[in-house]
Amino acid sequence: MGKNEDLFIRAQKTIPGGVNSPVRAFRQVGGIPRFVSRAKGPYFWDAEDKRYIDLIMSWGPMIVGHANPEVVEAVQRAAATSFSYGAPTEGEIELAERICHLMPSVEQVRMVSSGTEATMSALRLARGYTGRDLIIKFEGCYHGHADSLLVKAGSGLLTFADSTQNAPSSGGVPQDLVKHTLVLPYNDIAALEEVFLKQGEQVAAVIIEPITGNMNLIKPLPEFLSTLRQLTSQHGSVLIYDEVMTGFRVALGGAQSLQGITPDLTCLGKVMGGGMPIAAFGGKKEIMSKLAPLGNVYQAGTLSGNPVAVASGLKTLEIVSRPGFYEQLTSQTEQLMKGLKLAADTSGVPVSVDSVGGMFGLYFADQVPRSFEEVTQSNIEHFKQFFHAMLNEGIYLAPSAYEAGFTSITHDSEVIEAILAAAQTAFKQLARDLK
Ligand SMILES: Cc1ncc(COP(=O)(O)O)c(C=O)c1O
Ligand SMILES: N[C@H](C=O)CCC(=O)O
Repeated sequence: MGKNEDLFIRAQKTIPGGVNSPVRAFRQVGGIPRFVSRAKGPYFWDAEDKRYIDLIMSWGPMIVGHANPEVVEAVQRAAATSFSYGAPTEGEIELAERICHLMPSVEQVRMVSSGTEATMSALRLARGYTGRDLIIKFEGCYHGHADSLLVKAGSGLLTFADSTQNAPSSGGVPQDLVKHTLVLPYNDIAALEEVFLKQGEQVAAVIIEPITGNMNLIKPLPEFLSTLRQLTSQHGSVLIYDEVMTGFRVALGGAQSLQGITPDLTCLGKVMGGGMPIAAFGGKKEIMSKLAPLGNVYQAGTLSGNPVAVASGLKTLEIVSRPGFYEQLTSQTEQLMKGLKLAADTSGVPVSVDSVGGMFGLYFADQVPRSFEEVTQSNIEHFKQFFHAMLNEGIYLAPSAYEAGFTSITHDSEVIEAILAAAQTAFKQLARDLK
């Protein structure tokens, strides 16, 4: 038995399922999760000292590479002056100013400690602002694990959920609460129009992953987004862009800067903390001023605006703001996707690919999917075999066919060549097994 397996057995005694977040448990792909001992740049090493090229990068945050020396230095400097004060700091003003500068739709921003807190608080704020209860989310989108949002949700839930229409995707979520959450298919303009026609005046908010990553990468149709913006404005509903994943990852200004859409509220996380537990929600001042202590919508946190996390976020945002960062990241990711497609085609395995900035989709399907329904038609068995063949070759993909992949600026040509060499072997093996 290897050290990873030893640790997995030991972990399961004191941690439910042996993991602190379900998707890490390899439930869709089977096998033994890798226990990480250290990481640097695009690589991590497991408990058996095997090196992997990391293609999830902590599910997005590590865009400047693991243990980036500049970020490590900033964090060490902040940590030396204590980890937390529970009182305001100048650093959090600097981070707020930087976010507002990079995302002009964000006029004011409140910091929290996780993406879940950001979306949960944004929803409460939208409900408090509009005085309405109803929210709309889209099938397969994941916005963290707040009760009202765990309906037909993506990510780890898709590795084990029984997602029947409008039933909560998680146990423990009251039906009474779920009745306030309407779920619509992603990219379905007619369904959106119909709901707004019938119930538009009751909708407090629509929350959307503006490019999804939690049912694999799916891009919205431009007409879908423009209809969404137009209907929410017309009916006085708050449009919430959940950019926890896409913010500072697909572009410096997030998905909204690529799409030309101005949301009312935006949720951020992941890259904005460079791997530390910090997130945020922000938007129109008129809405944000309903938050306590100014308004009557309560929201708080002992560790909110944590100074060590703020230092990590500030340095990460400084690095990604340097000229050429996103051009290089985008081009490296495109090079990777072209190579993967070529390797699959050469072996005769049906695969399609997509990417935006440092986020990518690899689908075991002929065509790039545009909805939850389409993505669930991809070949999960092929994905599983490919996942394990790649793992064997030292390439760590997300352990689920329904998750996007992530690169960093340290995934340079040499690293990409190594991934592609492994992929050629893995696709050939898969093609042989399929015969
Ligand atoms: C789009 C999106 N929103 C919200 C969340 C929740 O963030 P967290 O895991 O930090 O609570 C995630 C990731 O988990 C996410 O991808
Ligand atoms: N898809 C999730 C986040 O983006 C995966 C992270 C997790 O739930 O552990």
